[in-house]
Amino acid sequence: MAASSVFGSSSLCSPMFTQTSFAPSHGASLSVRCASTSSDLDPGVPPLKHRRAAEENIRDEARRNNPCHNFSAKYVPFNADPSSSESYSLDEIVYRSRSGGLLDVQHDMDALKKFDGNYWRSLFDSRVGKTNWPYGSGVWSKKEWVLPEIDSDDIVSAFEGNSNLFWAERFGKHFLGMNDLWVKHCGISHTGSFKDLGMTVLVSQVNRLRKMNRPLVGVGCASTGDTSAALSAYCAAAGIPSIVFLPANRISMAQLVQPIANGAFVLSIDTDFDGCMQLIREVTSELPIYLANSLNSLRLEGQKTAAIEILQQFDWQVPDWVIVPGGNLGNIYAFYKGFQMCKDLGVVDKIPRLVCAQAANANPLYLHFKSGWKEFKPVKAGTTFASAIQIGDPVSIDRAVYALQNCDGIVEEASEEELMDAMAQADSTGMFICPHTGVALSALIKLRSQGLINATDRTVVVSTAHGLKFTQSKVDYHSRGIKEMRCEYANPPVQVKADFGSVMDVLKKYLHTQDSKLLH
Ligand SMILES: Cc1ncc(COP(=O)(O)O)c(C=O)c1O
Ligand SMILES: N[C@@H](CCOP(=O)(O)O)C(=O)O
Repeated sequence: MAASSVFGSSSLCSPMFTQTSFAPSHGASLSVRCASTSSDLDPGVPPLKHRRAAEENIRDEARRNNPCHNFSAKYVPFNADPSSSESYSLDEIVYRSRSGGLLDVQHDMDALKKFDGNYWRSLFDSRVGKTNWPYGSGVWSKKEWVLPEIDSDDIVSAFEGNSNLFWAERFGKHFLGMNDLWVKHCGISHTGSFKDLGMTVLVSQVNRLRKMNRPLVGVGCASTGDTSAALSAYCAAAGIPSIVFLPANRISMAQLVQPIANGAFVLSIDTDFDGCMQLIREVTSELPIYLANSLNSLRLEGQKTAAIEILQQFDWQVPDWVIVPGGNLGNIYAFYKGFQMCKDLGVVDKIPRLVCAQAANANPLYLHFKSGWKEFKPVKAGTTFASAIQIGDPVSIDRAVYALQNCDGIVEEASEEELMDAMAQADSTGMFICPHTGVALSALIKLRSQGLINATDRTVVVSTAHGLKFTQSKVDYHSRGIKEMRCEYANPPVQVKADFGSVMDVLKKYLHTQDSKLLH
């Protein structure tokens, strides 16, 4: 295959391809470089990119450099029988298969496989940390594997993704005797949670559909607070109306104010998340409102890039374990899909074992796992500090079971005390995590003590939201204001009179409890 048939003619060659020459898996060398400068002729020296003209913005620049390719994707019934021919264009408005089952986005793997693992690794690496539209985003830097056919012009992005993978040195050594423990901070993000990764994809596709004059007046979701924040921000950026259904008094103040500030139409409904989810499904089947929950498989295409990013951050080495907190259960499948796609396309040679961690008060997947995957029964989710995963009837249950069964996965649960202690322990080592990440860390603590995860296993805990969204739970914990909880790691402030002597007394007492060396 010639370069021109895959990426268009060299005159259309995109800047990201000017830096590396990539080889397809089937032999003949594929060079997609634009040999336009003298430094271009030396493979060791990346060509100097000239600053774009002042009247041009990064979208205009992308339009000028738009690469052509043969990659495509479509909806198919999730886990369909291979003989099934049911499929839908991504430009159709469809959330369920004919039989009422879930859908999945299926990529043309034969087209992607024309390029080997080395090609994809080099291409993705070449895009990290740049401002090229849209590849500066951690999601869109993998565009060919996400929404290959969308025009870059239609993309709505906040350059999300590329979140830091934090070496949890002190937490690992001090609390777990582990040396290779990492926290993937997906919550250090545009709206403070991993939902940005999926929402950029979904809102971009809506943007495209609206330009195609599809009858979509707005986009709607049910939410425990993070999906709604992401939806409203991306819609506001694109000028698309957003409608959010929130369970009244069950989300944090910081989460509630996000869609309000971003101009969403906010309905606070006197029910739980599962009740809101039921309502939004009914409403979106009646009105021209596009459904943004992860029932919509487009979302997972963005979320799966966090898995690819983890591999990339480890220089394409595969960790042993990845632990993900689970609620509506789209994300655990998204992680599986990202890892599996890397394996199928020769980017890595295996996938990690996944652990899905649930709050014991909202643990339908855990109960299902413990029953040996017998019949699944939804539960009535109880109140939990991990309020964003207070979900009893997860829409992606089939996806989660599939993912866990195919990676020798495990499900663990955490009591309220366990998750709050784990959050406080992590914070005491310099993190500032959300209670859901506390659930994931509790699962890790349990699996370590059971000997399932070894001291030397390279383990990644996925932190799903920023701790600043959940400060009330931390205030309650550190003021020992939680009924029937010891709050063992609480660190309440000390009230002291405003005079030098009182301050000195308090400080000396404190220093005595610390290493006595501090006094000298
Ligand atoms: C902060 C946070 N963590 C974890 C989850 C769980 O993700 P999922 O619903 O995809 O299982 C959610 C949402 O449900 C969330 O908002
Ligand atoms: N935690 C989620 C719950 C809904 O999940 P979704 O992935 O199906 O949108 C939220 O923040 O709303």
